[in-house]
Amino acid sequence: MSSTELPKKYKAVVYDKPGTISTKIEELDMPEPGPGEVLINLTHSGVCHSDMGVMLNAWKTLPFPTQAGQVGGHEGVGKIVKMGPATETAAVKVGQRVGIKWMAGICETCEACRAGHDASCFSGKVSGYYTPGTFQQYVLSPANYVTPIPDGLDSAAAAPQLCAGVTVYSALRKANAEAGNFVVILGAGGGLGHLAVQFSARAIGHRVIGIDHSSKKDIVLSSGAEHFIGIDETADAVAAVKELTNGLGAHAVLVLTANNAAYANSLDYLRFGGRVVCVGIPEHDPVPIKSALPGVMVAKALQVVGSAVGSRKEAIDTLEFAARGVVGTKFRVEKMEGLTKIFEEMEQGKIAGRVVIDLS
Ligand SMILES: NC(=O)c1ccc[n+]([C@@H]2O[C@H](COP(=O)([O-])OP(=O)(O)OC[C@H]3O[C@@H](n4cnc5c(N)ncnc54)[C@H](O)[C@@H]3O)[C@@H](O)[C@H]2O)c1
Ligand SMILES: [Zn+2]
Ligand SMILES: [Zn+2]
Repeated sequence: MSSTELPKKYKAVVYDKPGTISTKIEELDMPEPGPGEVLINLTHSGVCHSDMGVMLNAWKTLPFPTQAGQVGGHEGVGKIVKMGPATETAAVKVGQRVGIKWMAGICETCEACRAGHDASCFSGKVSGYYTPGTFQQYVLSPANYVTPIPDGLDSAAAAPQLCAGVTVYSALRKANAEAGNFVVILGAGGGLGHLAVQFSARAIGHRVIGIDHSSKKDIVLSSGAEHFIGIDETADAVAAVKELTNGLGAHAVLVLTANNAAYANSLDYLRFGGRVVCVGIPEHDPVPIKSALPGVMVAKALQVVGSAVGSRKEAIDTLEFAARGVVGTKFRVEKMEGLTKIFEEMEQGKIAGRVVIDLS
């Protein structure tokens, strides 16, 4: 499509009442790519629990409240339709399929960027928070920071890899667990969780114990978990994990839920030398990790690390795993009009896997 064929207006879903679950479709003016930017015609966006955190202003760590009119979303896939000035040397071109992830643009010069941790850029722009996100038909992006989508990978299936996929891939690389080790995944049936089970069990070869509500049992086991523990069916999940691990506990725990209760006893699942990887972002009033007492940490040589999405290199690697079919998102597709209902379902913990919005 040449730029002359582009419509003057297009559709976006915005948060019209931040602090509550409410979205509205608006018509926006077609933006013009500036120097170094590309304009992308998005076809799909995944819906991540972090979008809900931003919409509800639910995170204590958010520096500023989300404003009404914010276009959310950070798992976008579409085609480049226009290149801005000064993009002659860009590695992408018009017609190419690319992805947008949580970090929409980076400074390239801060300590995090220089260390290859661009997802933690000190002055990065976040897609869907003070930067228009992917719940819209067109979006601007720096030409050099889009993620190419491999040929043969369906756009709807690719979208959730741009946040859920890369986040769990990166978190597992930080888990310090080897093939054959036990890994507990909290929130194993969610958007991040079901992909984490797949990466952990299939790509790395961990022995996965998935924990979630019993309604998620099928998706967790079919994603490759060796065992499933339903939090609503098991009085003492820590004791259940000990029993499944010869009384010793797991080598690593991934916390992939915003639920404070999951964090509270996350350290209790660990064996000597084990590591908790914090990924889920607690909402409202976080509670302390119960056993994170210095004495327990010392006696069992435990570690707690945090993990923010993943680098651009990890995003490319993640999409390769998806293109080869090692991991695959389980998703259902909804229209833009359905976003409010999707967030309501998400808040009630009813979504297994991911919901992807068809933006056409
Ligand atoms: N650190 C990062 O870079 C990063 C990136 C993406 C998402 N996140 C965060 O990760 C979390 C998960 O995101 P998602 O999109 O997968 O959410 P989701 O809503 O799709 O999945 C969360 C899952 O947790 C389950 N759950 C709820 N309470 C639980 C409990 N007590 N124990 C075990 N499981 C429980 C739910 O049933 C659900 O299956 C959110 O907090 C999100 O903001 C962090
Ligand atoms: Zn996300
Ligand atoms: Zn930076």
